[in-house]
Amino acid sequence: MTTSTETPSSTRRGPKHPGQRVAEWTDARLGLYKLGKSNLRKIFPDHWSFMLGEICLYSFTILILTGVYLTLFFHPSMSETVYNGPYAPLQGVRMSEAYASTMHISFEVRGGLLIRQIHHWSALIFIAGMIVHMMRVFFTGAFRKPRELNWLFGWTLLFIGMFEGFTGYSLPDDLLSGTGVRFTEGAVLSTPIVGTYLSMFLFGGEFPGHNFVPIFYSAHILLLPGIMAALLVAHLILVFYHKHTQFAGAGKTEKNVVGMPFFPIYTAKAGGFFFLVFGVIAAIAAIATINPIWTMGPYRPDQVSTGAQPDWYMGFSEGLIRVMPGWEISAWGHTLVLGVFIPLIVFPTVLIAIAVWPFLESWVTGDRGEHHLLDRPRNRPVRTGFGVAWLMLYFTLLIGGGNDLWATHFHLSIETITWSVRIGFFVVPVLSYFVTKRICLGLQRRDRDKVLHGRESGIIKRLPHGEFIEVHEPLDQTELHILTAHPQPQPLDIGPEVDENGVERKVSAVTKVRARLSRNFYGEHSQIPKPTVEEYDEITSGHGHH
Ligand code: HEM
Ligand code: HEM
Repeated sequence: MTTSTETPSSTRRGPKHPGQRVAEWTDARLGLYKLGKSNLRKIFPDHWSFMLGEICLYSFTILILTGVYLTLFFHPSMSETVYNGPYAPLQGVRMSEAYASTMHISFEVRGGLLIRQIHHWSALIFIAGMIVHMMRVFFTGAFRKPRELNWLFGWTLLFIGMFEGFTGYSLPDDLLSGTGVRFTEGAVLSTPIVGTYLSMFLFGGEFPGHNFVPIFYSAHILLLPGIMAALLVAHLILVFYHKHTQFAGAGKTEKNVVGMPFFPIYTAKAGGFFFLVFGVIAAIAAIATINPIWTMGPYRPDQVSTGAQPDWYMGFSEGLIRVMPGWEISAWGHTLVLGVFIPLIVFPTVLIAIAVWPFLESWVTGDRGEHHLLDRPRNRPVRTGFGVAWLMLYFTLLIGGGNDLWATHFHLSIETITWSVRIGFFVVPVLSYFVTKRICLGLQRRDRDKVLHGRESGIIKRLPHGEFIEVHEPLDQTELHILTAHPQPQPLDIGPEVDENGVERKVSAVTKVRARLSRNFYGEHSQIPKPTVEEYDEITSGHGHH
């Protein structure tokens, strides 16, 4: 038997503060101190574009907060009722309970209309935030190893987010949302073989049936946000685990992170930014009407509202359908509606192209290394060109999705717009790609010039013999580093086509394509050589330097 001679710490140092006792009690059960100690001082680099992910996070939080409030008053039911609320023009009109309850939220619930509008505006900003955040990650190459999986998590969040928005704006069962749901039913029906079954599962029988609002409701408030929340947590854990990327600069390497500690500086900034985002969205929602369902009226399958537009993120798929010729093939007693089915395939394909880009890029370039320093978009012209082409395609199709509004606002015929978008679908991305690539190369040349000759100061001097020159100011060391820090990898080399005996080497077609793509990515037409140390020394040591 042993006896302890240790005195409890409370008797040694006097009684413990109640706060300390609570902290110790909690820590003994949750182990938070150790977790906090190892993570709270984590360093976060600073750049304005790193706030885009935060905008997504905060708008998602606002969506959950306002969404919960809406569930308290929204009735996800398609049972018929007669409206007798305060909005006089609709009194006595038959409508679903879903529509009536959204009218109730808008006109009778205290703060209801504001919360509805905050919910809807946050949804628009949330998805816009995700696209801009995704493009920042894309253009700077932040998706490269080890962040490819996190890129996929993010991409899935965007994909699900679009459908979360779609199920949301379908809930009020007004004429506009009904028109959108009808459109979706048509798209689902065009799927060969399983289309009819899919439509029956989705709508619980014939369209519109009595069930789609409850089905969409479960998806909207439970299933999709649940999956999104899980993905989001995984996304943020991975951001923490990998540590954040940073732009090249003084003292920044592939092996360190230069910035501010997570606690207290980053948390204080992030907390303030949350309220800023909430404030801006609340201000927009308070002054700008969104989705005024009372002007649309309840959904009736025999009516369509004029100027029907989906929310902006779905305008892209709407554009595809609107400009697609109405092709149909009939075979063995079945009709394949290509006019709808092709857009249904193109929509995810275009999105998938961006999802798989990290894998495609590392395969083409043979780059298997880890990257924590970001690229400047100009130094990767092919990637930047592709990203711009993708965005321009998106915008072109958005114009197609709003062809009726463009026609009425700019006094154009629908035919003109449809044909412009059809041609634009093929031409605009290609043109944007080449223009962007040229701009990037131009910027690379300018960087090279700045390193070798300094910055143009705008000061003109006249030399004794009469010549006018502009004084160039040399760059400081940090600027020189930023302009020259990027590696310039060489394209893949597949070796000579014939071996030393003159016999043709067997090179697979795939390897040839890969080498060609790699030349396109890193070849002489895609990067302007950085100034070498010798070039720099020669110019700055005397002659040639103004
Ligand atoms: C990423 C998340 C979300 C997005 C993008 C989103 C989007 C939308 C949109 C666009 C509407 C139509 C609003 C309108 O009437 O003008 C809506 C309605 C609704 N949302 Fe969400 N939502 C999200 C999350 C949630 C969550 C988490 C809940 C509940 C916990 C929720 C509950 C509701 C309800 C009850 C409605 C119907 C009421 C109404 O239309 O006013 N939402 N949602
Ligand atoms: C619900 C939506 C999303 C939220 C809340 C979110 C949040 C964040 C946050 C807070 C960061 C760190 C700060 C920053 O770099 O901005 C981040 C980083 C990142 N996100 Fe997202 N994100 C979302 C969607 C996406 C999407 C759509 C993609 C791409 C398809 C993506 C890919 C990434 C990647 C690769 C990083 C690491 C970047 C780096 O370390 O530089 N995220 N995300």
